[in-house]
Amino acid sequence: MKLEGLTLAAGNRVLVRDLSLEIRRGQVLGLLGASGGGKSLTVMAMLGLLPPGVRQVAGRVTLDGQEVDPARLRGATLGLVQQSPRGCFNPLVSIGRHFRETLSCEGLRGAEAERRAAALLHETGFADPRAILALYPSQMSGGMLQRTMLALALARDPAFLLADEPTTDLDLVVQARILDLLETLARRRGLGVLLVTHDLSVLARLADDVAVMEGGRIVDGAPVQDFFAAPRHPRSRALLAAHLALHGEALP
Ligand SMILES: Nc1ncnc2c1ncn2[C@@H]1O[C@H](COP(=O)(O)OP(=O)(O)OP(=O)(O)O)[C@@H](O)[C@H]1O
Repeated sequence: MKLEGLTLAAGNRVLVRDLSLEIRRGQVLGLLGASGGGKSLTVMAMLGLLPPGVRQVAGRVTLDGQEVDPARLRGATLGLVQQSPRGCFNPLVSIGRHFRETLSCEGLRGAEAERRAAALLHETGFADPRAILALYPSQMSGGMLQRTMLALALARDPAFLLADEPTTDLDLVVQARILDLLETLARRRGLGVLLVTHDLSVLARLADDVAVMEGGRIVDGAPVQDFFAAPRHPRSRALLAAHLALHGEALP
């Protein structure tokens, strides 16, 4: 699927300018950039979920060459995993009910919905998925909630996944587990993934291609090996230098 010529504005301030990118089935595109660069708004525009005050001035989403209404892709073609999972669940509602609501969009109800929910939770690493369905979000850790959000994102069997900083706010061990899971699921299901991150280690680990955003534009794009071996844009070089200064670790 492609996002073509996206321009977003709030008042007379342009937040995202003429942005195009392509997510290919079976490939992970890493979208890298500093805070406030417009990454999350780009993700939300792909789902037709812009926040109040932000308007789409230009741009379209196409799937296999046909223009599509982003709101119609949501869930069915395009799953979403966001950062800070705790804020993404309704605290008053059990995990089972979260699944029931999502699966009802597919016409699944009752025992059939429960079987499907349990299978999805099993796929995202829960040994006893039926026990998870009875829990409320407050009874679960951040890592458990993130794996549950991944299971919900996959509930309608989408071909593409938008993962917006999926490991932010999680401790390092849990981060590594979520990334392993994302990699396994993307491979197994042949998903096309847009992985938004400001973390170069995450990119090095999962991305096939990298796009770098700055000030609402894409300023660099390259296969991941080329990006790390010879970053072309000054912003890419600065991000790489900052990462090496902070972590001192060799990237591929
Ligand atoms: N509802 C809104 N109204 C006005 N401006 C907004 C709104 N939401 C976001 N912005 C502005 O749009 C810009 C891009 O925000 P966005 O959240 O997409 O950045 P980001 O790259 O995802 O950053 P982060 O990594 O911090 O999530 C920021 O300058 C932000 O202040």
